[in-house]
Parts: sequence; structure tokens; C-alpha cells
Amino acid sequence: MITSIEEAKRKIEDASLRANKLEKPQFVSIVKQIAQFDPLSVYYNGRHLYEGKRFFWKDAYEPFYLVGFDYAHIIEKNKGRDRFKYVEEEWKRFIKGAEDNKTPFGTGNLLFGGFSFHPYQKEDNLWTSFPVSRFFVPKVLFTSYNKEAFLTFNRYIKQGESVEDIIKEMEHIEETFLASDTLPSQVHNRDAVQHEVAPEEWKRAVKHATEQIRSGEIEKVVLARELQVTFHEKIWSEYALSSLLEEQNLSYIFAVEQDSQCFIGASPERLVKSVDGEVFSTCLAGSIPRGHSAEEDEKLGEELLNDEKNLFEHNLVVNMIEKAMKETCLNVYAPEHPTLYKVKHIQHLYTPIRGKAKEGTTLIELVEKLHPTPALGGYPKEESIEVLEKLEVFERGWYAAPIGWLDGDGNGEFIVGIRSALLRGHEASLFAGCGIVADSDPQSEYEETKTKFKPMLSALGGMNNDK
Ligand SMILES: C=C(O[C@@H]1C=C(C(=O)O)C=C[C@H]1O)C(=O)O
Repeated sequence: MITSIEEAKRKIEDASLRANKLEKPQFVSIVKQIAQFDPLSVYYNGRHLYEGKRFFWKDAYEPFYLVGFDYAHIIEKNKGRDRFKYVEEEWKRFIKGAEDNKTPFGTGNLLFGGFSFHPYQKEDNLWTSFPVSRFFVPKVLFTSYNKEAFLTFNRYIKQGESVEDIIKEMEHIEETFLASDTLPSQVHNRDAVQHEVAPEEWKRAVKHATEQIRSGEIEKVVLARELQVTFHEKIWSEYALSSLLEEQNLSYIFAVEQDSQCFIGASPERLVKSVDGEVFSTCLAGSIPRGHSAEEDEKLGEELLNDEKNLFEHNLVVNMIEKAMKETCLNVYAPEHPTLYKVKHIQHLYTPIRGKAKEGTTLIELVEKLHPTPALGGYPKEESIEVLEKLEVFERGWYAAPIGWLDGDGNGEFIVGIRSALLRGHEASLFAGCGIVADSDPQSEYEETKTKFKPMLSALGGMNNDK
């Protein structure tokens, strides 16, 4: 970490000398502590310079925020089942070449990005800007963790580059991105037009799935659907983020811009986190709406905790995650019974699982092993995904897929991209799914997806008069 501008200059000068000597750009990461900032304002203030190249991340459990801009280094793959290994290897290679300096948690050369749900992407699809795996080291990164804040500049220093110009650029970014912490008032996007994509076909697919489950082919499959919403004005992700931060305080809030598209959401579901070898995963499956009163809410919660169908769905997830963790971790611990995880519109059965990574187990390996859990795909894995692919009529893209970050020491976290939407100009595609088991009823599953659309619909201002 640098403590003065002179130190930053020295670092860049050194890198510049090395670049000249080796005739190859040299990567530097400059981290400085800054005063506390409002993460959303920084995201907004960076719009004029970096629109289409921003990301936002807020942890669900801790006051930890990442706001990143532009790309200092990109690791991307357009197809293939080996995408996890590819990202892992490319990241290792990058880290080897980057200087080894300890920086505070969540700063420095950190990799952010995501995978798509399926290992391939149909060509002419919705997700034109989101390939099967895309990760990057942001050029500019603001980190806020507990009461401390940091600014990182990551970049390759080329031969003959002007150190003065680089310093000036850094000073300009720091000044303008932190200049103001007020967001202009929100444009009210009230008259949204909603279009449910093939709802009757989806209900038929649910019925079909229950028949396949009863015939013994699979035990569970998660079927999702799309809701398209068109607004009069362009949808600005900062306003949606602002509502999500206010309304979904127990969820991970994320936004990833890619050119003119933005994938955004408020996911309550951690896939896996690893810090100093301590591994944490979450089983979140089995759902019921929130009550209108405290009493009704509690009653619904009790009903969920004792509901056989939901407990069965939930336990398939617990068993799969526990098994995968036991193969990769020591001291795996899962509580015997789920508790409730309540977010604004819905409550879920929740079982956290933790363990200690075995020597050599990496975060990306854990992601590969866990994705998709039966909370997002089904059980057994391969067979249920085959069913899902036949029955779903939309392209999942990054929906329900791993999104997150990792650092050079192997620390980081991935969540699953649910309660999410893909924004493109005036239009948003929202996604929601639910676990189907033998006795699932198509109409009630349909109602459940409606509830799961609400976090994003409300954040976009498209709820109209729906409550
Ligand atoms: C698939 C989604 O949610 C998942 C399915 C759940 C269920 O079937 O009960 C609950 C939480 C999530 O694991 C979604 O929100 O789109």
C-alpha cells in the first residue's frame, strides 16, 4: 500500500524501467487508503468516464463493498466445459507475473466476474455481452470494508509511458469519483409494460417435470421463466441499485455492466466463500411468501419449517453440498435442521455449511464442484439439467450462475445470480425459478415465481399497483 504520491511515482517509475528493460508492459497495482465514501455515489460518479464498464458488489453479511471500473486485465472464454480450469490457470499465470505485495482485504489486483449457467451459449441470444465466463481485474477499484476505505489503480505500464500522465489520471479519477455523494433524484419509471414470456407453456413444463419425477427419472428440477418489462425511459442501473440497497439489505447486491447491457440483482444465496482456507456455503431452498403482519409472517415461517415437500427439496441441496464439501474440505459442519432466511418479499429454508479447505483446494474448484447446486439446477445434476434444457424456453445466461470475486491469495466469494434482471436500454428481462418435485402444483409454483420477480420489479419501479 502506498502512503504518498512520491511512493506511487516511484512504483510507476520502477515498472516503467522494468518495461523498458524487458521490452514488455509491467503490471502495477497501487493501493491507497482514502476517506470513507458512499459506494453508490462512486458508481454513479464514474458513469461519464466508464459507462458500460462498471461493476458494483455489496456483501450480504458484512459491510463490504466493491465498486470497479474498466479493465486492466481480462480473462474470458466463449465456450467450453473447461471454463473453470481456464479461468483458474489464467489467473494463476497472471498472479505469478504480477508483483507480490500484500494489500488489505478486497484491494489490489483482484479478479471480478462470472460464469453463465450452462457451459455454452446459444448464438443469437439475449446475453450478447455476457459470455460463458468473463473475469477482469478492474483498472480502478473502490473498496469499503468495515470502517476503512481504499482506492486501487491497476494497470500495465508500457515502455516509454509518461509517469506524470499516469499520476495525473489517477488524481483526476480520485477527485471526480469522490466529488459528490448525492444521486440526482430518481426518474419515476411508472408506466412499465409487462410481458410474461409463455406463462402457460411454463406451467405445462412444470406438470411435465412432475411426471418425469414421478416416473423416477430425476428427483428435482428447477424451472425458471422470464418476465420482460419495457419502460418509457432508459433504465439506469444506479437507481435500481439504490432501491435494492434500501429494500434488500440481507442480500448480495450486484451489478455488472457489459457494453450496453447490465446484469443486476439482489441475491440472498451464497454459493461459496473462502477466506484463509475457511470455506462457507449456503443451502437456500424451500420458499413461502412473507406475511402481511408479524403474526401471519411467523405462521407462514412455521408452516415452511414443517412442510414435507419444502424440506425434501431443501435436504437434496444440503446433502449435495455437504458431500461436495466433504470431498474438498475437512471438519465439514452443517446444522441438523434448517432455519428461516427472511428477505423483503419471501422467506426461505436456510442451512449454512462450513469447513476447512484441504491442502490445494481452490475457490474456483469449489465453484466448479458446487455449480449448479440442486437449488438452481436439480438432482441428480446431469439428468436434471438435461430435463431443464428441454423444458425451459429462455436462455439462462448468467441467471442462477456463479458471480463473484477472488484475490491472489485465493480468498473470495461467489453467489448465484438470482432475483436478477438483464437491463438493455428501456427493456429489462427478469428471471425467476423454483424447485419442482413430484407433488409440485403448477399454479402455486407459478405464484412463487411471481413473488421472486418482486425484488427486481420493485427496484426498477415496475410494480405498478402490485404490492
Ligand atoms: C431459482 C430461484 O431461487 C432458488 C429456488 C428456491 C426454491 O425453489 O424454493 C429458493 C431459493 C433459491 O435457491 C430464483 O429465485 O430464481
